[in-house]
Amino acid sequence: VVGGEVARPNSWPWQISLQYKSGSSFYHTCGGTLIRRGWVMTAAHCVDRSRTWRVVLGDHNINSHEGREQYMSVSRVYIHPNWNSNNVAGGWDIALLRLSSDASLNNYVQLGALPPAGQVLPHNNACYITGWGRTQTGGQLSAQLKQAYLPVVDHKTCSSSGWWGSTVKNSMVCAGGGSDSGCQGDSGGPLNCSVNGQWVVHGVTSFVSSSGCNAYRKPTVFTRVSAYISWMNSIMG
Ligand SMILES: CC(C)C[C@H](NC(=O)C(F)(F)F)C(=O)N[C@@H](C)C(=O)Nc1ccc(C(F)(F)F)cc1
Repeated sequence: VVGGEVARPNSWPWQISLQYKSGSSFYHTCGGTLIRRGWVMTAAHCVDRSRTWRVVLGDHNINSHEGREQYMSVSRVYIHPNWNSNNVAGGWDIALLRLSSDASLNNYVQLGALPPAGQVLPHNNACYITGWGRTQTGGQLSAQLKQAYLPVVDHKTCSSSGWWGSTVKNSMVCAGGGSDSGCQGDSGGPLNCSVNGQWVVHGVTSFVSSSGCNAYRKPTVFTRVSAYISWMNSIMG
């Protein structure tokens, strides 16, 4: 996350860290959202490579053990069948991870709420991106979970010339476009939007401009969760 601020610890209790094993250590690579006690929603581009994964719940500082974390292994990865790793502009950047055991819900670990199928938020709807991604273009990951206020940019604006043009599809949500943005390492994490006073996860962080995370008129682009409710239900049962 470029800009924004460090989140109050565990104030986004559905945010997870997706980590891969290398040698004897695990490394943060993406975010994700706990949507059922045994299921995590993330981006397909995060799990393109088959690795040994773990999901960390209840985390704040990914470099220190604070005692609230739950470490879960992943028993199966479901990547959307239409995802094409050579074409992020095509959309379909969504995947589900089946955890090998159910999470324990508490003050630090909660389920993220999903939107009703088809719901599209209006221009300027209040949303926050959260994640441990780079804090500047080409910078380092954040040790502590960050948040940034990214209001929705409607499709009409986001897909216009000077903005993303036809790269952005209707199955995506744009948010931000100013000096705050997502950045590498935030992928797969939630876009948390305020709807009727409740936080609802409307986006899965998908891409930013290759010329810079907070490039002018290139809002952060998210997979629109409300376009994939039936697919997710078909997988999770
Ligand atoms: C691995 C990538 C597919 C996704 C990667 N995602 C992110 O960094 C994040 F965190 F914002 F989700 C990204 O945007 N990386 C930048 C550096 C990038 O490559 N952006 C990008 C590439 C191609 C296009 C397109 F679709 F226009 F070809 C658009 C953006």
